[in-house]
Amino acid sequence: MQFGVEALDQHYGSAQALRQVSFEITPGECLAVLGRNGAGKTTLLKCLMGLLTPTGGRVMIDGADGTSWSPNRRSRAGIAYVPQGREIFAELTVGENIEAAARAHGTYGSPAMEEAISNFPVLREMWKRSGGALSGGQQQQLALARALVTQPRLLILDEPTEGIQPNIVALIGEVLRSLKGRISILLVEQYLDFAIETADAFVILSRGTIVETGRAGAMSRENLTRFIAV
Ligand SMILES: Nc1ncnc2c1ncn2[C@@H]1O[C@H](COP(=O)(O)OP(=O)(O)OP(=O)(O)O)[C@@H](O)[C@H]1O
Repeated sequence: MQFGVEALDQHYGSAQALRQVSFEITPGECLAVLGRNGAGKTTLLKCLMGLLTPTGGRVMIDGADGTSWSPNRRSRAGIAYVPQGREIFAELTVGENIEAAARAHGTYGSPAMEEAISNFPVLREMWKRSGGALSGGQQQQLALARALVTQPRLLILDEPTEGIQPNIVALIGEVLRSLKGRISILLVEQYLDFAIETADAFVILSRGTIVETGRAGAMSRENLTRFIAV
C-alpha cells in the first residue's frame, strides 16, 4: 500500500501535539515510529486510523486524500490496526474473535485465514477458550492474528511487545519479518532492540515533531537511544 502523511498538525486546545509531521512508508517495508512518552505517538496513530481528525495536513492512502475517511473506510481500504490495549472481544472465544474478523472482510475459510492463524500455534490450542481467559501474550497473538486474517495491506501496531514475555516477542518479530515484502507495517515501539531487529526505517518523534529519520542500517543504536532514552 502507498501510505504516508503530509504536514500533519494536531492541537488539543492551545497545546500542539503534532507539528508538520510528514513521512511515507515504502510499500512492503516496516517503518518504526519511536519517541518518548508524550512525544505524540498515540495522537499520530489516532490520526492515521481516523479516530481523530488532524487540525492540519493530510493522510494519503493509495494516492487519495484519506484524511477525512472513517475508521471503517480505512479498514476496508486494507489498513488493520492492533491497538495497545489489544481490544479483543473478551467474552467471545478465540475462534469467534478470528472468524468474526474474517467474515467482516470476506476472507472466512480462505487460505489467507489459515495462514494467519498458523503463525500463532497457541491459538489453535486455545480455540474454544474465551478471549478474556488468555494471558497478555496470548491476547497479543490473537489481536495480531485477527488483524492478519483480514488480509491487510498496511498493519499498524501500537507497542506490540509491551508487557509480553521474551519468547513471544521473538515469535511476533519472526512473524512481522515474514510479512515484509507483502504487507507494509507501521510499528510504534518503545522497545528499541525489537524495533532495530524489525524495522527498515525509523521516524523519531519528539514533542510532536520529527527530529530524525533514517534507514535502519544507517542509524546506530547509540544515536537512536539518545532520542528515546528517558
Ligand atoms: N486528549 C488530550 N487533551 C489534551 N492533551 C493531550 C490529549 N491527549 C494527549 N495530549 C498531549 O499531547 C501530547 C502527546 O501525547 P500522546 O499521548 O500522543 O503521546 P505518546 O507519545 O503516545 O505518549 P505515550 O507513550 O505516553 O502514550 C502530550 O503532551 C499529551 O499530554
